Amino acid sequence: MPSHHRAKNVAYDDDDVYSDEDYVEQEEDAHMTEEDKEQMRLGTIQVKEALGSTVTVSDKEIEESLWHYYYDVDKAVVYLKNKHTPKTAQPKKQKTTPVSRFDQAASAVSTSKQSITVSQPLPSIAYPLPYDSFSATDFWKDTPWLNVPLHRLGVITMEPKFPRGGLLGGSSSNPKPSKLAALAAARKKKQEEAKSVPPLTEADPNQKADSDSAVALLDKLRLNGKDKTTPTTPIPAPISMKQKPVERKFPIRTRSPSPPPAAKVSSNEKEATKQELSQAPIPIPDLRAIPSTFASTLCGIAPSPPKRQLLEDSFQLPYSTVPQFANTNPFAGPSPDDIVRNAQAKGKPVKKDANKTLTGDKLADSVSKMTVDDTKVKSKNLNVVEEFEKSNTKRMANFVVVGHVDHGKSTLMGRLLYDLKVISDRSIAKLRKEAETIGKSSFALAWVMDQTDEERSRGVTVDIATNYFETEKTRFTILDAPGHKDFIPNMIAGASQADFAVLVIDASTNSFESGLKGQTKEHALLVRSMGVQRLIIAVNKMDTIAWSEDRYNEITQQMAAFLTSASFSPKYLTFIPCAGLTGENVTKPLEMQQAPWYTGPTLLGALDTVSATLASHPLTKPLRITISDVFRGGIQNPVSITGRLDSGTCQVGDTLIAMPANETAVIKAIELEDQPVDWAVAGQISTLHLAGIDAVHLRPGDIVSHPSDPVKLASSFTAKILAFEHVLPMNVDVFRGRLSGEGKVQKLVAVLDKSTGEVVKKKVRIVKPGEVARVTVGLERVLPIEAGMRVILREGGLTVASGIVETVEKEGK
Ligand SMILES: Nc1nc2c(ncn2[C@@H]2O[C@H](COP(=O)(O)OP(=O)(O)OP(=O)(O)O)[C@@H](O)[C@H]2O)c(=O)[nH]1
Repeated sequence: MPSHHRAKNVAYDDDDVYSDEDYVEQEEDAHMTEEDKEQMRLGTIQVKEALGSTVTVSDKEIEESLWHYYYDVDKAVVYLKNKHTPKTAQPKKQKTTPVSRFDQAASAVSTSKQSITVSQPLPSIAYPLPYDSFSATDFWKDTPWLNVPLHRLGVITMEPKFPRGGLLGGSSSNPKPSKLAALAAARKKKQEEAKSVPPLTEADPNQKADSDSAVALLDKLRLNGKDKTTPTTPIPAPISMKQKPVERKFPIRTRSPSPPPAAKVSSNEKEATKQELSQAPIPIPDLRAIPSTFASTLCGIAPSPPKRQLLEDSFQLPYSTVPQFANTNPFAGPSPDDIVRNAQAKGKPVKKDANKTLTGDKLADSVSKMTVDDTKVKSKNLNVVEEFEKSNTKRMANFVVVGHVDHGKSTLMGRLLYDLKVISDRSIAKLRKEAETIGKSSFALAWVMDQTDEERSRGVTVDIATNYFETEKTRFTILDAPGHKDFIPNMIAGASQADFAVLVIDASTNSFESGLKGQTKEHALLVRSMGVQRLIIAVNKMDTIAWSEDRYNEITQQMAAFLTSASFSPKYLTFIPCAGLTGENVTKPLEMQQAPWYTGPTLLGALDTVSATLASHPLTKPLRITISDVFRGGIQNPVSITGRLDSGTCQVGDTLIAMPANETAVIKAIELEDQPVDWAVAGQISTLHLAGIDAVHLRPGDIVSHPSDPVKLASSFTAKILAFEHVLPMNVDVFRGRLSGEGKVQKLVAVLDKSTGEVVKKKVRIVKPGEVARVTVGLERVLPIEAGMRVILREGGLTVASGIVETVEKEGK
């Protein structure tokens, strides 16, 4: 298996692009666009056709499933069929875990998840009330904000703390219990049965139901808690295809800390533990919270005594309830800190020399000697440019794969990697089997790139996935971008690291047309805005139109006209017909009988040709690394970043400065394609393990440079923009790669001539779509932006303009 890493943001905070609130808001303001409505209408017709007369489903249900599956007719049909096919009678289960309607359809996936799913209102825990006529529920029942419609109730999924064991795609969430556990469970059941249950009074018949459901809920919580403490074998990181396994100086990145190693237990102890486990009743902690004073007052009940005993030396506030503190002033006397400080001041001054602070205690001394100053990493002081030239490294090229949702981007890349033997037959066979299990066999190749559970169950790429392969002359990095419009910011992040782009277009009937109205055009415009000049247009799924030359010509003509109008030069456009699923014209040339009319190169050939025309990377310019990911790794690597070197070079031991945090760090180690290296140069996407900095100072999109020539922070800038929508003085979101911030178009300076850039009109009131203009943009908070950088202006989820920064107004001016 090759090595993959996913540009997941571990340091998201309020400013990041997606938050739960965003999703809620989107749902609440779910105004469908004309395009959505049209897709919904067509989709509903197709679903009805596919379901036939055997299954009766309401339009609303069809629309709901289409909306959930992003208009994927096949997935909606499978879901609805599953839902409405009468099930053979099963023995009634005692307790079922409620799952969401969509999760039920994708049942195979849901069974692999260790989660608590709540799709119904939580049962309330009944407290005995003194008055029959009053209950908190009744009191609030006419309050409208409690009447949450069922379809608005969320699904809460608690991810396991440690990675699950088992194979890719998830092992069963209900593993067979060990004999020991089964024995213990049987014993516990017996004990519980033996216990007499106090009869419930007839006065409160609801109490039993409520408390039963509450206990069931608590049981689930307990189970989950237990799972969390079970040490799980961390999933080993995949190994890069080209790399021999090497002894690693630094552990492979993990997103969650590894569980602590199990302590060694002697066989006697094990036996004793076994007996204890089987005999001792399993303690059942009561997780219910004590009713608050407010709740107690509201329900008119006396607050129940605290369930947990106070520790002997801890006291409840206010101190007056504790006899020792009654009538005393807690702030009278010196604080514990003052006492320590005074004692230190009286004692000898602390000497900084580590050798002279040895205490004489052997263990303590050896531990203190082991302390390493992380920030002192030895630099080899290499001339990196010379080293790079000497190394005869292959040409490097990063390309981003873009296009409308479901046009086959991930499948095409999966096919490319499979045909190049980057992915083994065994891995593909395994993926096929897993995909078949959940009725998504056609997605097996896409799963080479799409690796998260969500991406696999929904069949939609969410974030950038990275992979590598090489040809005779070039080492390529693939950045597979999501096609769905909701994930445009992730796509922008991928495009900002690319040297060129592959635009994938579905040639099948109607798909090309709906893509044109959707993200085919938007992605093309965005990659151009990010400075990408060279574009390979993969006219994909040619198998679905029997390799029709007419259809291919129709698509290429329309696309060529659009792309040239979007300022792509025709000489940098390469059209390739192909079929990712079947593998035709991806790495192997077409058979003559399939498409005698096509004699051009394969997709792989085109990638090689385009990469040969790329300009060399600016190695001698000041270092600029755009962070695409921040990792908090293990003890050895508490802070690591991944990013592309836009310009310059760096080496182990270099001091860096991160902007906008303005914090310095030292490079402890560098990894390139998961191999440790001494240096990195412009154009490479590398991982830097840092010392002397906290992860809170680093965010995706931030820029790292050398302190001798740092990137400056801008409070406003003037840019030459190409307008896609009307631009007037207005609020916008400014995107620079993954970094974004709120801003405002403050001034429309002038409209410019498209080809010469000369001022055509001053005193501009509005910039029309298609016009080129000079505008000044003010930023809400400073961002690391320099002259020459590409920015994108978006407003209300729409890209309104893109441009090149001409001048910046620096912070503090
Ligand atoms: N017939 C046919 N189907 C294809 C081809 N390529 C992809 N598909 C199918 O198209 C569907 C979507 O494929 P993906 O590779 O997930 O599409 P995508 O563009 O990566 O989707 P997002 O990343 O979510 O935008 C899958 O069912 C594929 O099997 C092809 O060449 N021919």
